[in-house]
Amino acid sequence: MADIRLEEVGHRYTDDWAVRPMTWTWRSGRAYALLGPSGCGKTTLLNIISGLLTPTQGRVYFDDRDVTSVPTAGRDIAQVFQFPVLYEEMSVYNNLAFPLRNRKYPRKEVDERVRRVASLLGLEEHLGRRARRLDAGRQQIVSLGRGLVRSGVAAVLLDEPLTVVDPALKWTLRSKLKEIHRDTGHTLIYVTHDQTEALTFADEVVVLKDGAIVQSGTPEELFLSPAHEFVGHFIGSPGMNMLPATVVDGEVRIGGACVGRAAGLPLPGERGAPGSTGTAGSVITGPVPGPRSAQAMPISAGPVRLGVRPEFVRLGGSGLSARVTGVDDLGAYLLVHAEVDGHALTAKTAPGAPVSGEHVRFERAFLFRDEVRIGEVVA
Ligand SMILES: Nc1ncnc2c1ncn2[C@@H]1O[C@H](COP(=O)(O)OP(=O)(O)OP(=O)(O)O)[C@@H](O)[C@H]1O
Repeated sequence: MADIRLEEVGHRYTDDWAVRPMTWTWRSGRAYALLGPSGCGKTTLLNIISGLLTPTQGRVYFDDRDVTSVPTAGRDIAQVFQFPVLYEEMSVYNNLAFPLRNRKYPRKEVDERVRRVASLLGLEEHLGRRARRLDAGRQQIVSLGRGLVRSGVAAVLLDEPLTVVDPALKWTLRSKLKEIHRDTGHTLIYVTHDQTEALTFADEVVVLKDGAIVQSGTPEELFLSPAHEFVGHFIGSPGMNMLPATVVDGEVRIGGACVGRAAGLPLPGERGAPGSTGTAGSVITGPVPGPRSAQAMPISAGPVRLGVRPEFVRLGGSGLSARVTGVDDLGAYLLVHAEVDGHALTAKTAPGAPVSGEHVRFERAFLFRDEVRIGEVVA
C-alpha cells in the first residue's frame, strides 16, 4: 500500500478540462468516497490513478515512485467496475482465486483468501457454481470479491460498483465493504454520485464538481460545515437553503432585518478549518474557487449568500419574519415550507411539532461569496 499523490494533475479530452489541475493525496489505508454528479470527472480521475489514462499534465506518485508512465499492470491496483467483469465459464471459486494464482500466491493462501472473502460477501454456497449461472447482482458481488481478495495492492478502485445490485442488498454490501476494509486495511476509493452511498461507506468523502475537488471531510464535517455551496445542496435531503443577504457594519442582514453578526472562518484546506484535509493537503485551481489564503479574513461589507440547513431552521415567535406556505408530513419528520423576504426557505422539524409563529431563527448559518464559504453568522 502507498500514499497516492497527484501533483498538478489535470486532464482534458477536448478544449475543456475534464479534471482541472489539482494537487491531492489519497492516504494509504483510508476508505474514500469520490462523490459528484454525472460528468464531473470521477471516472477520469480514477482512470488516471489506475493508469488506464495518462493525464494531460502533472505527475502521479505512489509514495515516492513516479508512476505517471507506468501502465496499469505495473501499478498493482485492483479495479471493480459498474458491471461484472468475470470469467463466465469458471466457477465462482476460480474467479476469486484468479487474481491470486496469477500472482503466484501459495496454494494454501489462495484457498484461505478465497474462503475468507467469500464468507464476508456471503458467497460460500455459490463457490462451486459457474459464474454465468448467477444473476447480475450476484455476479457483481463476485467482481467485488475479485477486487478485494489480494493483499498489498496499492489501492482498490471501485467505480459505482453497486449499480446493478438489488437496492435491498446494497445496504448489506456497503456495510460488508466497511467490514472488509477494517479487515484488510486496503486503500479504497469508491466512486459514486449517490450521497447515501458515499456517506455510509467512507471515512472521508471527497466532493468533486466540474473537475475540481471542492471539499473533503468526514460525512459529519460535510453536513455540519459545508465549505462550498455545492456541498450544501448536494449533501443533505433536502439540501441547504440559500438566501441573499448583506453584510453591513459587521451585521448580517436579510431584507433590512439583522440576523446576527458576520464572523470570518478559515477557508477550507487551511489548518484548523472544519472539513479541511489537514496534512493530506490540497491546492485546487481552476474556475471553482478553492483555498487561497492562509488567514481567516474579516468579512467585508457587501452582498453574501446565507446558507442554512433545514435541520437548523427554528420556527417560533421571534426572529426573522416568515410566512409558512405549506407542510409536508413525511412520517419521520415534517418539512415546513416558508417564505422569507420573498425567498423560499425549508425547515425540518420533528413530527407532531407545532408549526406556528411568524418568525424563523437560524442555529447554524454560513456565509458564502462566489460559492465559497467565507464565514458564519454568530449571535
Ligand atoms: N473519452 C472521452 N472523450 C471525450 N470526452 C470525454 C471522454 N470521457 C469523458 N469525457 C468527458 O469528460 C467529462 C468527465 O467525464 P467522466 O466520465 O470522468 O465523469 P463522471 O463523473 O465519471 O461521470 P459519470 O458519473 O456520468 O460516469 C465529461 O464532460 C465527459 O463528457
